[in-house]
Amino acid sequence: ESTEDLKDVIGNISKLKYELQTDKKFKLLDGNDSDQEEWNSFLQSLPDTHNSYFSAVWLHAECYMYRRVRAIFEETATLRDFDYFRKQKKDAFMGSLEAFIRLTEKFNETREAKSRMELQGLFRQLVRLNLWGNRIDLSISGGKIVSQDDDPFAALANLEGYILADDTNAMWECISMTDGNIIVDFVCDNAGYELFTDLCLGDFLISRNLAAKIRFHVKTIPWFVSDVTPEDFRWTLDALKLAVKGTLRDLGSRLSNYMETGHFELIEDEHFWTSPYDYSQMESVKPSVYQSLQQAHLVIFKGDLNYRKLLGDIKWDTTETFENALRGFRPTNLCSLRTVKADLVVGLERGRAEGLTAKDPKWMETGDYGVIQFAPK
Ligand SMILES: O=P(O)(O)OC[C@H]1O[C@](O)(CO)[C@@H](O)[C@@H]1O
Ligand SMILES: [Mn+2]
Repeated sequence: ESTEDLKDVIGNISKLKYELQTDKKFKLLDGNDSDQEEWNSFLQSLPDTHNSYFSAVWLHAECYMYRRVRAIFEETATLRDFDYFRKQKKDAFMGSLEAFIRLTEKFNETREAKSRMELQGLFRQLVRLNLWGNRIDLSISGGKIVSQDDDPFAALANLEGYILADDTNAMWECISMTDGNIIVDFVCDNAGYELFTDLCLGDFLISRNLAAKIRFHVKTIPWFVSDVTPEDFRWTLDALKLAVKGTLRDLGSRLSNYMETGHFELIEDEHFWTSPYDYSQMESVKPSVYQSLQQAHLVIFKGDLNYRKLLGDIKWDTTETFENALRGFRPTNLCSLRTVKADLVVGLERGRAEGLTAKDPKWMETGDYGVIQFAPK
């Protein structure tokens, strides 16, 4: 049965490719997914001048493509719930095991650190590891497996010059000035190494009593190749628990335990994260998501796509402030940890972007540079 389904899938993907390449008007979706109506009302609201792959806002065009692929699988009898990117995500996870071990061992050595200064230093390192974890995504490499296979710590010092905006201190103040009875949200991006660094940062905040709960918001459907789905999240915790190396098994058990005690929570059925809307539209389009983020003391938006949604995929002047570029989106304190893979960025010093362009005109597409940006409530 699946063989027949696969033939249909291949045929439908060819049709979709043809529609996109020949710049046909976006089609309405059919099928039974619960976000279909929302998507269709969005597509109907697009003006004719921005309603095809090459004429639409890039954010809309890309999201539409991934949503159409989902619809093709959803139509089948046997492949409805098949994650067509799962194998690549698992392979990328396996390829990063050495880095996971090094990271875990290094942080196990710091268990004794207690002073505010020591904790701040660890936080700083974890935020950097987390930022660079975003370098590794499978959409930018066209699905080719890229894993973190070297020593992530050794790389940190050399990467300092690639951080174009650094609000780590403001993030630390935001978290450490509380009594620790706070919720911190991750709006997750990629599975594999990046998710591992999210989990480590979450573990640090819980185990050092800096936060009472960490919530992970993930995608409901396969998205931009490597983005985390609920299955990826669960699989990751299980794979860590079953790892050959004892240090990883201990970490896996601790993280799974957080799920049981409610210190970690997976928010898994929110379609807004795979909608085409930018975040300034969240409060009016999906107030329940906005209200949910308001419960958190800090929301950490991971990665490039989330950054584009924060900024409305607008080509801002690169010296515009991060706060202004959010255009009123401020459910709570928020920050972005993002490597630059798309041609928009704000919060840079005057002349910085020009200098980088002179060195490499494609610097915004490589993921080599990163920003750590914070906006208070
Ligand atoms: O996983 P991330 O950091 O959101 O990156 C995804 C990015 O990859 C691309 O699909 C290709 O570079 C961008 O359009 C998108 O913003
Ligand atoms: Mn991604």
